[in-house]
Amino acid sequence: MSINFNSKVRYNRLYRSNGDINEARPFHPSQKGSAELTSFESDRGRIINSAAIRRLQQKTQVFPLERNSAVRSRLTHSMEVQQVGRYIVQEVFKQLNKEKKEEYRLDILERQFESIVEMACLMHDIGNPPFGHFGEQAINDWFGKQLYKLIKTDLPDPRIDLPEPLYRDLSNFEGNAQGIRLVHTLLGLNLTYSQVSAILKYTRRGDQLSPKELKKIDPTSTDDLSYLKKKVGYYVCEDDFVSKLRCCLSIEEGCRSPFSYIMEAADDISYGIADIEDAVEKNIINRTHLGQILIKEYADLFAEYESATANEMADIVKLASESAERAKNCATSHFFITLRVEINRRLPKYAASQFIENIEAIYHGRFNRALIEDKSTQHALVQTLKNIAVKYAFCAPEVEARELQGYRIITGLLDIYKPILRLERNTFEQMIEGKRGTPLYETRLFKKLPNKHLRAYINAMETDAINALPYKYNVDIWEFYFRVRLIQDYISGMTDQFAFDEYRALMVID
Ligand SMILES: Nc1nc2c(ncn2[C@H]2C[C@H](O)[C@@H](COP(=O)(O)OP(=O)(O)OP(=O)(O)O)O2)c(=O)[nH]1
Ligand SMILES: [Mg+2]
Repeated sequence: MSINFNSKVRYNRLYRSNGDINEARPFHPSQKGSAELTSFESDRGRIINSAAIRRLQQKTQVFPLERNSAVRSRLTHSMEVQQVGRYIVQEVFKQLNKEKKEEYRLDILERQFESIVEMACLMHDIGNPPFGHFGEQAINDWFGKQLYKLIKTDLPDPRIDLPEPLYRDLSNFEGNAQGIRLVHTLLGLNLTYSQVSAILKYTRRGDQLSPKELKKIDPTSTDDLSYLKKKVGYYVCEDDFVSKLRCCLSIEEGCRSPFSYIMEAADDISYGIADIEDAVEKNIINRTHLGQILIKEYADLFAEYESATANEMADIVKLASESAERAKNCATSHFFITLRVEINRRLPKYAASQFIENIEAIYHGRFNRALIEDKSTQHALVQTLKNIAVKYAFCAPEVEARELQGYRIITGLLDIYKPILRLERNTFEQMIEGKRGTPLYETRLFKKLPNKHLRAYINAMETDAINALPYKYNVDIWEFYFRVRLIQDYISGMTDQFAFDEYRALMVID
């Protein structure tokens, strides 16, 4: 099948501007060009002006509840990813000759392509809960344990037997999947399908077993898309939207969009250095030892990276150290400037060349690895930086202590809101209607739930929406499912600081 990027860069969105549902409008070749660019400009506005982007400024990248504003938040990290993503796209267009660009129909799509990737980079962590990975773990641990107990013993009238697929979907909270839910269902940003496709990083639905789990059941099973399915990428409740997206952009089941590979590479390139730089800023890693640590880690890795060159990291460290030496009184800053310049001279170019080398599989979204994951020198560099962060930064006592606090806060908040999940369906519906006589304590808790999350619950319970879901369960089951989603939406949408304050207030600590 030939490569035609017109099928990936499309102006279609779920709703037309007049509000009609747009079922993947057929693409007419005369409609390319400036109209499309305007659509992506519109996406930029919708994304940059959204509150969810602003909330990233108070969400953990690595260091929870950080007060030092020189240390990265999810927002400042995402801006760096944006810059790298944009550079990779420019490199792709630079490395492709004119004939190839014409053959792939990329010749008139450079600005659109760049904009899609850039905005995907800015949005890529939008669904992450407070306290990063630890927050994600706390949510999953809580629902993994409590859902079963709630249904079997706590519900006043145990009519509901939560089916296994929904149980799995609800105990597989994932930042990337929540990102899809956030931009589509909760915020209704109505972005182009192309723009959303760029943040669809994993292609497994929340109820599906992972390739690893399937292998345990059947050791002979193989999956050519195993990397793309390693985590959950979207939930059962966004199935209809994702199907429309796939249909519009001709993406086969289990496959990705080409843009997502670049967003992923830009993230990997950026956080490698950034996490280490932040750890130095916080005196968790000593800068004068860092050079040696980097060289040693690279040398240890080098043995398994068959196509890597031996002294690459040593060369980079030498330049960075010389730069620090020359700078004298802002040595650390110059060390990192040079380290970043040298890394950015190598990795984005390489990511772009990998994109081009594997363009057919990437275009179809079935390329089953990250762009820089091929045992090359560049791969060894990325991995060295990540390993140093794991070995020296993430395990620092102050980081771990903060993470424990984050875990307690999320778990505590979920315990506090649990009574909402225990209510009978009609009591909960009465609360929504504002009827009198509903239980006092639960009603107070209910009033704290944000309107936009409640609206998503109400919309989800409409007959047409229930009919579009991939399973035909009775409405009581779906009602419980969406009430659990409502609580997850609320808790995961909090910033670190808001979660912390809310927990203190409700535990009467202040
Ligand atoms: N404090 C802490 N930070 C971590 C840990 N593991 C990774 N990180 C940091 C490194 C990066 O700055 C950032 C990666 O963020 P994500 O949660 O989005 O993970 P990543 O993009 O690697 O995976 P994803 O495919 O998006 O789930 O989190 C950890 O165990 N502790
Ligand atoms: Mg991520």
